[in-house]
Amino acid sequence: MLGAASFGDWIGLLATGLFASAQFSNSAAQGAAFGGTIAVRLLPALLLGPIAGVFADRFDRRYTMVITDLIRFVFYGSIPVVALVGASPALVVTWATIATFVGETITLIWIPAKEAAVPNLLQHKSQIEVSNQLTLVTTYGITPILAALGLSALTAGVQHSGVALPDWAQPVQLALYLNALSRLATALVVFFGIREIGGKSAERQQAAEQSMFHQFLDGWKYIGRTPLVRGLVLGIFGAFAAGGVVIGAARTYATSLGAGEAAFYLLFGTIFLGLAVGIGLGPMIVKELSRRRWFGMNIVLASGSVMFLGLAFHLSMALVGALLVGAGAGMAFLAGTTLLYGEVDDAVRGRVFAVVQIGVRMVLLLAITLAGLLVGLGSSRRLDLGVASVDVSSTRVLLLVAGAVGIWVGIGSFRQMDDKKGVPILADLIGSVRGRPLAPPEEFVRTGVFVVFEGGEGAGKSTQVTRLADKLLAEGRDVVVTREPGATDLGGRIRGLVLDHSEDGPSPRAEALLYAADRAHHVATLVRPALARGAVVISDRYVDSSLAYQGAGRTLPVQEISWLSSWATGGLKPDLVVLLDVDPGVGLGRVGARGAGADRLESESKAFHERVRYAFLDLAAADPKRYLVLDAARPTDEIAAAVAARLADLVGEPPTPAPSAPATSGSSASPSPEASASGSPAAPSPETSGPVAPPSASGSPSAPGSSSKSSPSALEEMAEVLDLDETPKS
Ligand SMILES: Nc1ncnc2c1ncn2[C@@H]1O[C@H](COP(=O)(O)OP(=O)(O)OP(=O)(O)O)[C@@H](O)[C@H]1O
Ligand SMILES: Cc1cn([C@H]2C[C@H](O)[C@@H](COP(=O)(O)O)O2)c(=O)[nH]c1=O
Repeated sequence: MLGAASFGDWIGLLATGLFASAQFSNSAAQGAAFGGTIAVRLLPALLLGPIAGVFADRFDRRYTMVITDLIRFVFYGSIPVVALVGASPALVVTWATIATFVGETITLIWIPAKEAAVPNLLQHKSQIEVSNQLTLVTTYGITPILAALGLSALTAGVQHSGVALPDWAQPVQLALYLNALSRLATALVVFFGIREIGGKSAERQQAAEQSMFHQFLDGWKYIGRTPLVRGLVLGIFGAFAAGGVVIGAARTYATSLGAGEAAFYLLFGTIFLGLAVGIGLGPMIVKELSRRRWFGMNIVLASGSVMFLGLAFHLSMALVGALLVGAGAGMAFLAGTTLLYGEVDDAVRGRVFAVVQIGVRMVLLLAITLAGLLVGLGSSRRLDLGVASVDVSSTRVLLLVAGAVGIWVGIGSFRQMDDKKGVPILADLIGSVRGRPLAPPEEFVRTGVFVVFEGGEGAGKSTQVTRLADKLLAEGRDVVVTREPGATDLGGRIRGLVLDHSEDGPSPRAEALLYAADRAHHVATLVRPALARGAVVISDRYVDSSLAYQGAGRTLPVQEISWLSSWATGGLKPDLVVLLDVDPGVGLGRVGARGAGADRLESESKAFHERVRYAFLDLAAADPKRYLVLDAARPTDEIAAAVAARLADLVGEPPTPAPSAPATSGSSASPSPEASASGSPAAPSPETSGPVAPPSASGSPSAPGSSSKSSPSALEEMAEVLDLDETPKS
């Protein structure tokens, strides 16, 4: 029904302009009459706009809609009738102008009442977007096109048929009757068919006891003090301003492309096409992407496309730009109104929507007018730079500046409303398009430092983990040494499943899931609690191992492994990753020298380990600030010194006075849960007995669950005495 009414509105808008211009024979007067009636249709927004929303919040919305529609029916219907009773052209146009003005003023009360009522008809918030899509596509996409086509087909049909119709049955007159009748139909449907939107909540009842002026002020205060609503309102205006600038500059811009008059209509139509495509298909494409993020992204898209238009030198490029401007603006409007529907209380919804609807009209009008004026000030100027001279057209400069301002607004609203802070934007967008949105990082107070050692087999990770832990412990810090897989009791069992040669190994996807399961449990039960209490957590392997081994090694899609790990860890990232880069031949040679046999992964091909190595290096290159890449062929002491130097900044000054040895913590002994390379289960769970040490730096594996070591290092001693509750705190 709303679609039909919207069709009536659009056809009425065009017909009123045509009807007024048809009253004159002189082309200048025709143009003025056409433009004047259209402007009058937009003008009431300026006058009544500010208080229109108060009606929607103050009075019964059903009656408000019915009464305003009946008034519109009478006024719109009177326009063709006045001409039929033989009034002079001047009087007909004057009456058409007055009737249009009254009708549009009344529309400003009808729209917020309708907008505020719709969410109350929907059972779930998830239906809001679909309902908005339908409304926007029909209002701004389908019905204006149908109206224009319908009217021109009717006119052309009558002309070609040669039938002489009576005055009252002329196509424009018929269109005006249709406009009026569509309002009558809406009034009847709302009155008899949508009774649910009638009545008032207790909150609205209470608010209505204030004066209208007070209620009006309250609406503005609500927008001002609610950052999300403020950001949304400004963002929506920004998107429409970008569209308005393009429309205002389109005529001269089309000429600058040397594409003639037709290019103007083409560009104009393409913006509306983009609008319809964006609103219709956008949500399907981005799926579960956060609507708050999508809103800001779309403003940037629309504005960036305006800038692109400023640089386009061929009509085909300009059409792509125009399509994207429309799509960005449409999607921003959809996301913005959907968020507003969901976030704004019923009691103030009418006023907020009045500000949006009316503001959008005013911004559009202003942007179109200003852009038209500015481009009129100068066309193409030749700028002499001394060494060379360039052509600078004011239209293009305007588009570039407007686009840049729009991008600034878009980034501002993105930052203000971002509900997934810390989640990389592009990865989030790609993940959402593929149907796997990234989760926002789990929030927790993190006072500790998280250091991870990564690298291929035998790179010397365990050796360096031990060295670093010894150093930090000697400084009296709270240190937790851990590893993946197998740091927890559950992890120990998973380690057996993924590395044990004696069993049928898991398939690549199952392997990826097992490592992710180990990681999820490890992070939740050991890493996060330690970081929360301020410990330095040193892990032998973490997420990068999955990206390198399961991603590059097993050739599973790296994005998917990344998403899986991000989900498993709740987005927890290390502060520093030390990558010990080693030639696989050298590393595997060192492992072989330990004489413990190769586990399932160590037994993989040379090519597999080469892929793993380069994947690690790629990851480091992509985020150099968080990585320290060291040549693992260097002597152990040199590597340890480089790690310590890099760590100094991260961990800060050691606590004073430094306890002389870890044993001074006086914690109960807990056997090292050394897991053998064959993947035997790790011994005691760190959830109950403290952190787990990685394999002995000496490289001599101990029996599963055994606490004894052939050559105990400081780390092994530490593992025996560390207790989560009693370690020295930094
Ligand atoms: N910089 C180095 N130069 C030469 N040998 C080293 C160096 N660092 C460690 N090693 C030796 O290489 C072997 C493997 O070291 P380590 O266990 O620390 O490596 P890793 O990366 O933890 O191995 P894994 O991949 O099995 O976890 C050990 O015997 C160790 O003594
Ligand atoms: C965390 C993690 C590890 N791996 C592989 C890498 C190694 O081959 C073993 C772990 O053995 P280590 O002696 O303890 O280094 O597991 C993996 O493939 N994916 C991962 O996420």
